[in-house]
Amino acid sequence: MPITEQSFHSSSLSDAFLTLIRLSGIELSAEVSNKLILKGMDVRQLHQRCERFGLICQRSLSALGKLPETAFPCLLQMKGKRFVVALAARQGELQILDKQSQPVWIKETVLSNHFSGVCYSIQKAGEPDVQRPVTASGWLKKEVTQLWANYAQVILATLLINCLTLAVPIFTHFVFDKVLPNYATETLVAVTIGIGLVILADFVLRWLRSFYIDDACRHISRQAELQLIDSLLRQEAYQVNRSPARLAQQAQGFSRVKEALSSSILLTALDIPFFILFTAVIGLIGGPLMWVPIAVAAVLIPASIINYRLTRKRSSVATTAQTEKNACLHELTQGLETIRAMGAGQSLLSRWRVLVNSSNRHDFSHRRVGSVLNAFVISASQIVVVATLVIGVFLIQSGLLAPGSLFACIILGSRAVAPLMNLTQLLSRINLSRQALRQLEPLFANSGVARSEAENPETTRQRLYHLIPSVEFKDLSFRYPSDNQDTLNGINLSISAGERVAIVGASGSGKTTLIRLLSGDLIPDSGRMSVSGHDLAGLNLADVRQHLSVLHQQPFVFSGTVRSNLLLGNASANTAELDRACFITGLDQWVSRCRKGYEHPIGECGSNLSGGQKQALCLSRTLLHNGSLLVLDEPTSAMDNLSEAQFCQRLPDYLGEDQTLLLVTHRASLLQLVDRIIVLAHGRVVADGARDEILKKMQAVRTS
Ligand SMILES: Nc1ncnc2c1ncn2[C@@H]1O[C@H](COP(=O)(O)OP(=O)(O)OP(=O)(O)O)[C@@H](O)[C@H]1O
Repeated sequence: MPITEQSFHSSSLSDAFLTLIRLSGIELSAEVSNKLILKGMDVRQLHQRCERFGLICQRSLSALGKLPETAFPCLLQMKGKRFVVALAARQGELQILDKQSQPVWIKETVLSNHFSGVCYSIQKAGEPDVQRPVTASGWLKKEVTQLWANYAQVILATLLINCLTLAVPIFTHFVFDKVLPNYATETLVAVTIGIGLVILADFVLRWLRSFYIDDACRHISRQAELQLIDSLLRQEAYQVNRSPARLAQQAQGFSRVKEALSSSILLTALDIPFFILFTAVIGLIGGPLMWVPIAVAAVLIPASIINYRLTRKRSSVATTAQTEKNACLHELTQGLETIRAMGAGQSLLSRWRVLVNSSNRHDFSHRRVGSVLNAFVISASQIVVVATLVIGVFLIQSGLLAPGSLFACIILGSRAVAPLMNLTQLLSRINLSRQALRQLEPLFANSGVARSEAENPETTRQRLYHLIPSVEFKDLSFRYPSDNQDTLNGINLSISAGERVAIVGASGSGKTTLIRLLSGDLIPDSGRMSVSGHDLAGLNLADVRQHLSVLHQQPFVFSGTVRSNLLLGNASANTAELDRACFITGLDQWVSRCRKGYEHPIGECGSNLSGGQKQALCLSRTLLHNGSLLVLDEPTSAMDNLSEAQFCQRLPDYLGEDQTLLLVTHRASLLQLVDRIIVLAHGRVVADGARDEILKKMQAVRTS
């Protein structure tokens, strides 16, 4: 019976879940609620999404009258994917929310016909989100385990389908040996109706089976895409930049894993054990004929395993070769102008040729092994038919077998070896997926617990609603994993709120690394960093970033419009605020020349902007973010002298009195913006003091 609005009010999962969060006394910011609750979300996502945002979702199975008091408030799952918010229970009645979100008492009997027997309650997790899977295989296992109900149904359907498959050979056997000799037409009609029903049931079961598998795949695929972006966002930025080609390959890995769980491959795996069933039935009907599929299996199974072992190593080398090719292609496209300018086309071409040859060699040697076995696999099915027929003829001659039984054995024999014929393909897919999972491991490992916990706005890390822009570095050291010496070594610095400080030093002295550490993009190896008097390691990074405006050395512009790029700094900024920020950086002059003004379109990675325009746009975006701690890494390196002079003149008026400025620069002209200079050399602080004093010392060093 459909749920009628007259009897009680039910709503979609997302709406009901939002109400439940409110009723459970859990306060979430609008931003977190938007991320947590997705329109059209599925109950299977509920547990995982809650876990991710620091909530515990309890699913329980219960009759309406047996819900404990502690279960309320809860969501009652109705038939037809609708949900009712229940607040309390009393003798034979439940208190639920009506259409106007008002509590009403309703008889249990009204609900019980529609109740699916499942209810959900939520509470805030006491512990931080440390359950995030840190291995790719762990992630996959978790996803598949959550879908156990789907897979259980698929296994059950497979069992029934394989049992029903026996019906056709038995029918053949019966018609040939019993119906045909006696011309028993009535019996034929009866068994034909029976087999018709079996075929229908088989059709329905097969359809249901692919439906459940597709459903599970769709879920895993969706989760895979989310997981990919989630992991990427938690990556160290320098890792992502180091090899975009490898990253693209890792992203492809997700689709391979998805494919491995696709219907055809999974069904092949599930059908393999039924080889034993079909062979046993051949034994029952055709006696010695059962040795034919057994003999074929005895060759096919070891051959497939040997092929798997051989290709496993080769395909891993082929993948590495492919990654190198992708990396070269990426560099080629990115550095096209430089290649032309340097006249390096020929040398790049020969590098490309070497990589293509190596990739092809590995690729083809890997395929060659597989193609020999594939040819054998096709012959195997023919061998089964021919061998069964030949041996069957002798058995019929000696009166040990009826012709109908021979037909049945041929059908059963082909059916028995069919899944084994796909074994090679199955093992090769498993191989590719294993490789893909292995490639995905760094993505998961780098997005480990520390970062995930720090970035998650709902962890128990200390919240920071107000930031005093003071910074302290104590014995801070850091080394990039690929380097063999410390990039920063024992840095001790203290910067007070409202200070204007420049960090200077030769190229490679560690200035940018210090900024990356401060903005939480890198985690120090030892020592401590404090912001606003709190250890950064214990602070919620999402909060810190609200108060921190950082301009990185490499300006990055996203496709969209000038406005959309500026608003990344502050989504609620109005046009007057945009005008003000653009005036400081000089971007206003260019914007005023654009016919569409702030709506001027921007190509991928800012491909239609000059270097100076990109920098000014990024600088304006950083100013709009208006954090109390402003960190600018080479803010004017791409600007002309006039624009730089204007920027130096205008910035002081834009800065608030308590706003701290941390400037990394090589340009002497920018030093007028600061009162203090810190000099870094080889990862250490070598001078720190008032601007004029340090400038004098630097001058003295230069002249001596
Ligand atoms: N992603 C990275 N992986 C490995 N080493 C790196 C990485 N980025 C920087 N380094 C190394 O760390 C050292 C410090 O680099 P950093 O970018 O902090 O210097 P910098 O003082 O900002 O230089 P510049 O003034 O040229 O910008 C350099 O020796 C550099 O080779």
